Amino acid sequence: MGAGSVGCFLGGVLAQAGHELHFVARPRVLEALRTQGLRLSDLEGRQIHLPPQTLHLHAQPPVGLRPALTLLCVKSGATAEAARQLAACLPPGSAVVSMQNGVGNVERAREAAPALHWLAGMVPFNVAEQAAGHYHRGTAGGLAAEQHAALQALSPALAGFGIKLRLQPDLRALQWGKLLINLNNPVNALSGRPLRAQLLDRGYRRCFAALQAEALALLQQAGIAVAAPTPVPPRHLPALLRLPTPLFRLLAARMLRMDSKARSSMADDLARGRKTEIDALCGEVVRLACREGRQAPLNARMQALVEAWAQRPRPYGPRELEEALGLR
Ligand SMILES: NC(=O)C1=CN([C@@H]2O[C@H](COP(=O)(O)OP(=O)(O)OC[C@H]3O[C@@H](n4cnc5c(N)ncnc54)[C@H](OP(=O)(O)O)[C@@H]3O)[C@@H](O)[C@H]2O)C=CC1
Ligand SMILES: CC(C)(CO)C(=O)C(=O)O
Repeated sequence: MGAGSVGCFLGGVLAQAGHELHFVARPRVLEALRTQGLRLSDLEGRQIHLPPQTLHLHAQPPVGLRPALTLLCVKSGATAEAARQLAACLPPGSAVVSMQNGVGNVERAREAAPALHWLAGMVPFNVAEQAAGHYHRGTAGGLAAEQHAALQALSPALAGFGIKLRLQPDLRALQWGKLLINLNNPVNALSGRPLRAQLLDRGYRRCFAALQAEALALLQQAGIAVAAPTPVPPRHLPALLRLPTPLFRLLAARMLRMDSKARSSMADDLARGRKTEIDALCGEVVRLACREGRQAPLNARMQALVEAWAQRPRPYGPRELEEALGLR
């Protein structure tokens, strides 16, 4: 549901392994899949091409299907609407797993469609659209989700394309850990640079570190557990990011193992003039601060910068972004 970068990638991997997949997508994506088919690739050199005639494509969730599992892959701002559409056609109790970033999507979806069985999921890796119908996984990492038999059944297919799936009773701590990583999404989007080039600039890393440090202090005060989706424990991330670049390059070698073209999902939204997920990322930190009787001025400022992007003629240089956040 919402086949874009993540949905086309995960759906394509599962379809290739023999699962019956139905893609619900916008006309732009449907047109590409109808004419080019679906092409997937990854940073380890794997490639798949599913010809157009093998794909089940829909502009709306099809009525009458009883899927074992639905993957919700829309951006956070589209969650409630997508959940309502699913509720109108899926039998009550159908399992739907949110493969989205942020910590509030399952709650939002459950509120909009209480009859469905909502599960949290987490995608740690980057998927970017390289060309019409071609989606590329540009970084590493394994999926995680809440336990459900229908998800367990997908493990072999995902493993066949080099993707591990970890199922656990509760994903909350990991979702917060992923949100800390996603605080780089606005930095990356405003930089106008690919992820690797942006992360290799200390000025941008200082911005990312400052947003993280602010969020970490609030999470600690609130007593919210945070689990790491990366090998580095969350509390050490800001210090690692602030290191001089040669040292960072050395110590963060695994984090930097990514294709030169990988870019954050928010970069795509800014480029296409779409609503971004900033409210589900920095906005979530601001709301946490509010609940704790505190403020999160850096995350609030970053949210304002992203929301004012349409008035901006060009990307932010590293120094300029530090200044805009009040770090200089
Ligand atoms: N891309 C990445 O590397 C990663 C993304 N994520 C998360 O995964 C989620 C999806 O991201 P991503 O795949 O990049 O997003 P995309 O924008 O590439 O894909 C989502 C697609 O869903 C479409 N859509 C929205 N509402 C509906 C609807 N009701 N019916 C049909 N289609 C709909 C969107 O169209 P429209 O644009 O018209 O709204 C868009 O084409 C986000 O929460 C993101 O943060 C997580 C990890 C990595
Ligand atoms: C994988 C990561 C952290 C960065 O690409 C992401 O989640 C995103 O782009 O939204």
